Amino acid sequence: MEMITVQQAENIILSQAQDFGKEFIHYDSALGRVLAEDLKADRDLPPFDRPTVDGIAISYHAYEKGIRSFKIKAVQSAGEPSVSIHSAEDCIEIMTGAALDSSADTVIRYEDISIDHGTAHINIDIKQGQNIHLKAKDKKEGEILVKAGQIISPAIIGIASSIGKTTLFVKKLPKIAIISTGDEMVSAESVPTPFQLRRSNGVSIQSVLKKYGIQADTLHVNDHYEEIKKELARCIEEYDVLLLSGGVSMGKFDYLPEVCRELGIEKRFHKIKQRPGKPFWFGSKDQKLVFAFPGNPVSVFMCLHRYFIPWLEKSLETPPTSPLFAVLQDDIDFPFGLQYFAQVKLNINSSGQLTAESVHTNGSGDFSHLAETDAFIELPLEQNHFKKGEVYPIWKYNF
Ligand SMILES: Nc1nc2c(c(=O)[nH]1)N[C@H]1C(S)=C(S)[C@@H](COP(=O)(O)OP(=O)(O)OC[C@H]3O[C@@H](n4cnc5c(N)ncnc54)[C@H](O)[C@@H]3O)O[C@H]1N2
Ligand code: MOO
Ligand SMILES: [Mg+2]
Repeated sequence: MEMITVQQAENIILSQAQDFGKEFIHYDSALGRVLAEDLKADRDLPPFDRPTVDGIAISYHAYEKGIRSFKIKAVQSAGEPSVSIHSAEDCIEIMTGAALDSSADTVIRYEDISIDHGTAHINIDIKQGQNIHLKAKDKKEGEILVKAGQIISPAIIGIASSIGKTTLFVKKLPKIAIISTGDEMVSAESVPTPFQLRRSNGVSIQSVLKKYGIQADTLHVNDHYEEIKKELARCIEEYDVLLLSGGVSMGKFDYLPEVCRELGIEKRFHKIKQRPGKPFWFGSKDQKLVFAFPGNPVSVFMCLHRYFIPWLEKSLETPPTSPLFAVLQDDIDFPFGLQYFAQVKLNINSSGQLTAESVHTNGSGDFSHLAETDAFIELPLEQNHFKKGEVYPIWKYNF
């Protein structure tokens, strides 16, 4: 099969978006999850007329009649039942957030009064209704506070708490296994020999998924045909999605495509006209999906952000977080018939535009520059020369 384009690969992958159902979870573990119900106000917001300052509450009618000195009848703190004013010459000392009684309609700050022997004197001109956050001004009981479909943010968790929603209905997440391969890759805890490396792909994929609330399992297998086959056969049964790294190119020990074929995992494509990530292999068995990323760390990062994350966001029906668009800050030449994803540092210029400064790296095996860059800028296949000032899509991993 001929190499396909980035667009064709994206279409194939996005056509496999799936609904994983819905579930209830506790709100304190809901950060990053997708809300599957509307959150509604359980009562008016605010639920009572609420002073926005500390001071005194009066009836404006008394002020209108010319009264400027008010006897302090009581002190009312937040959380206490409302205290009413019976006589026009009375006021209540009241604190921010207390429930104002309907007999008062105007609040004056401590800074604007003087208090002498239990009487408050108003020293400024005031307006009727000032310094009050009125009942139901923000939202009425039953009104929607947060619409379904949003990613649960810290603000949304706070709102859920305020309405007593300690259990939230959210979209279920796919069950994911991350399987890295490679005889030369040892664990982070080990001391590598001079010809080994500590592995990084599995844990970095796992960390990206955590942003979406996915707790993926990781495992590592050596480049051993039977070992890979045994683990893949087990994982394709137990998980919805397998994210593999390594073993998909031309090497003598690149067994993944052949193992998948033997296990009846149907190849949807192998190889895309792109750099990095050219040997990306994608397949499926029944509803289960296999994303087999090329082992080089930058290829893994690119394919994960360019293909898997959009698939996940489509499956969860949340608005895509990428691509954004940025203004290229340098000329780039790329004389190959591949779609080039250059690593860039993002910034915002003084006109408020997102800018992308290309950073020289040593190819897809150079993971050292992933921390110094923020995104891949996607440069069109049809061109070989890209000029400063041109605008292209970006797929961000930092920023
Ligand atoms: N004859 C050809 N050789 C290669 C081609 C090609 O077209 N013809 N493509 C190259 C490209 S492009 C890439 S990308 C790599 C992809 O290789 P594999 O997917 O087979 O991956 P491996 O061979 O297993 O490893 C490649 C590279 O990545 C490192 N690696 C692997 N796993 C990890 C890990 N968990 N953490 C960090 N680094 C990892 C590994 O050490 C290798 O250096 O193939 C080219 N070859
Ligand atoms: O294209 Mo390969 O993905 O690393 O360089
Ligand atoms: Mg290889």
